[in-house]
Amino acid sequence: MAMIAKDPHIKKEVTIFNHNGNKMKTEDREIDIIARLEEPLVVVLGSVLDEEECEALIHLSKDRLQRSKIGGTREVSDIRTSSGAFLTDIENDILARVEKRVSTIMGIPIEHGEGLYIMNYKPGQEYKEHLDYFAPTSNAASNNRICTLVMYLNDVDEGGETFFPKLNFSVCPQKGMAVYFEYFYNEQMLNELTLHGGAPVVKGEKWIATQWMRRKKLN
Ligand SMILES: O=C(O)CCC(=O)C(=O)O
Ligand SMILES: [Fe+2]
Repeated sequence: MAMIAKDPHIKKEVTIFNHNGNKMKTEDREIDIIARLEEPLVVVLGSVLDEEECEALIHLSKDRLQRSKIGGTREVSDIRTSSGAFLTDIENDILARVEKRVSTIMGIPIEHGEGLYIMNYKPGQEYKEHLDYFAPTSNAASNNRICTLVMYLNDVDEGGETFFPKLNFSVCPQKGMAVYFEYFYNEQMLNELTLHGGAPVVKGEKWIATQWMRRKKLN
């Protein structure tokens, strides 16, 4: 497994994600590390979910979907026009397996997670650029989010990229792949560079599953 060469003279901030090389092993699946940007850390992952898992997550969310809300106050807003559902309080083997894998990928116990959030975007729907962490003035900031994994559950015919405007970088949704990024740096400027959004879907639809992790356990 190739390691990233570290120059001791370059001061690099500590990251949460602790996988190097081109593959990572989880309990039940080998995941491909396809591309990475170092600071802030943004990692593109392949082979995270198989077909059956993607379909099961979509299916589990179908009769729970509601217009997505944003922020600590959970308001409906033009910033996010998709529909979504948290897969919490569901007993399902596939969901449990996926949650375990997500926790291994992110290197954080699942108790720090808010539950998988499934989102569906129809043509024209989008999630405008935003930061995933809560503003310091928000109540939720006392146990703030520190990293995100967005998993793509289907192929989008056109549009729907996850874009990072300050990094001039975007990820095209491909079924079973994912993008991971973190914003737990001491250097606040690095956190702000994780500004991102979901570009409008042009053709087809887009399904994703997002896991946001908090600094401490929830509840
Ligand atoms: O739709 C996307 O690609 C991005 C989703 C996102 O930003 C989020 O779930 O926090
Ligand atoms: Fe986001």
